[in-house]
Amino acid sequence: QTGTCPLSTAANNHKKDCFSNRPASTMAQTIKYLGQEEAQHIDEELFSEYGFSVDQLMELAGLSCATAIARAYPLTSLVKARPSLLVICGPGNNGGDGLVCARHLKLFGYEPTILYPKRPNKPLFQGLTTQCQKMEIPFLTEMPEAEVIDEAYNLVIDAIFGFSFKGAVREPFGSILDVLKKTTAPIASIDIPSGWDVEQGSADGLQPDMLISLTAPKKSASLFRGRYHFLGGRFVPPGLERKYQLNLPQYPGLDCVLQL
Ligand SMILES: NC(=O)C1=CN([C@@H]2O[C@H](COP(=O)(O)OP(=O)(O)OC[C@H]3O[C@@H](n4cnc5c(N)ncnc54)[C@H](OP(=O)(O)O)[C@@H]3O)[C@@H](O)[C@H]2O)[C@@H](O)CC1
Ligand SMILES: [K+]
Repeated sequence: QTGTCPLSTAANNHKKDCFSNRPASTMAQTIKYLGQEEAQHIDEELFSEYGFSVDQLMELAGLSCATAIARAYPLTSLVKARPSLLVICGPGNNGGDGLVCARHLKLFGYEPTILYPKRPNKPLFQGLTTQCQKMEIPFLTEMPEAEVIDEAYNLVIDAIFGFSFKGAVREPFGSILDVLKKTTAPIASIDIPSGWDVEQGSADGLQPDMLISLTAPKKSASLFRGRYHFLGGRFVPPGLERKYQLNLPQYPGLDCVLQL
C-alpha cells in the first residue's frame, strides 16, 4: 500500500477496495493518506506559497472539529445532565485547534473545560486563550484522575499532539496520556490520536472513539478503529490538491466536514 486507503467518496458513498482487480476506470479515486513529512510540507506551502496565515487556517480547522463533534455527539445524545466536555490542549498548533474548537463548542451550547498545561509565549496562543476565558470557559490547573473524568465529562477532546509529534512522549504529557488510557469516556482526537506515531500508530496507545483528520488523513489513520472518522479543513486550493494528489472527496453542499 502506497499512501492510499479504501474510503468512501462523496460521489457514491460506497466503500472502495484499493486492492480489488476492478479496472482503474471503474474505481473511485481514493483519498491519500499522508506521511509526516508530506503533511508538514503541505502545511508550510499553505503559508509560504498560498498566502494563508496560521490563525486563519487554525480557525477553519477548529471550527471543522467543533462541527464534526456536534454531528457525532449531538447535545440530545449526551449521557450526563450537563453537556460537559474536557478539551486537553498541547503546546503546538494542534493545541491551538483545540482552543478554537472549545470556543465554537461553547457557542454551539456545550460546556467545555480546558486543560492547557504548556502554553507557548506567542501572541496567537495568548489571544486564543483570552478568547476562551472571555467565553467563560473554565481552565483546569491539573489533570483530573480517570474516575473523575468519567464521572464529570461526556467526552474528552484530544488536542495534544498533531502531525509534528516525534519520539517518546515527554512530561507532563506522558502522565496525561496515561490517565486518558484509563478513562472510559469517549475520546475525540484532533488530526492524530496523541502519542501515536504519525505514520505507524501505536498498538498500546489511545483508542479514540472519533478522529477528525485535517486537510487529509495521515497514514496512521488507517489503524483508527473508533466509530467516527471525519475529514475537516475545507481550505485546500486546487493547485495544492493536484500537486500532492490528495484526491479529496467532495464536501457535501456547504459543509465544512465530511464523514469518511
Ligand atoms: N495544514 C493543516 O492541516 C493545518 C494544521 N493545523 C494543526 O497543526 C497541527 C500541527 O501543528 P504543529 O506543527 O505545531 O505540531 P503539533 O503536532 O501540534 O506538536 C508540536 C508540539 O508538540 C511538542 N512535541 C513533539 N513531540 C513531542 C514529544 N515526543 N513529547 C512531548 N512534546 C512533543 C513540541 O514540543 P517542543 O518542541 O516545544 O518540545 C511542539 O511544541 C496539525 O496536526 C493540525 O492539528 C491547523 O492548525 C492549521 C492547518
Ligand atoms: K491530537
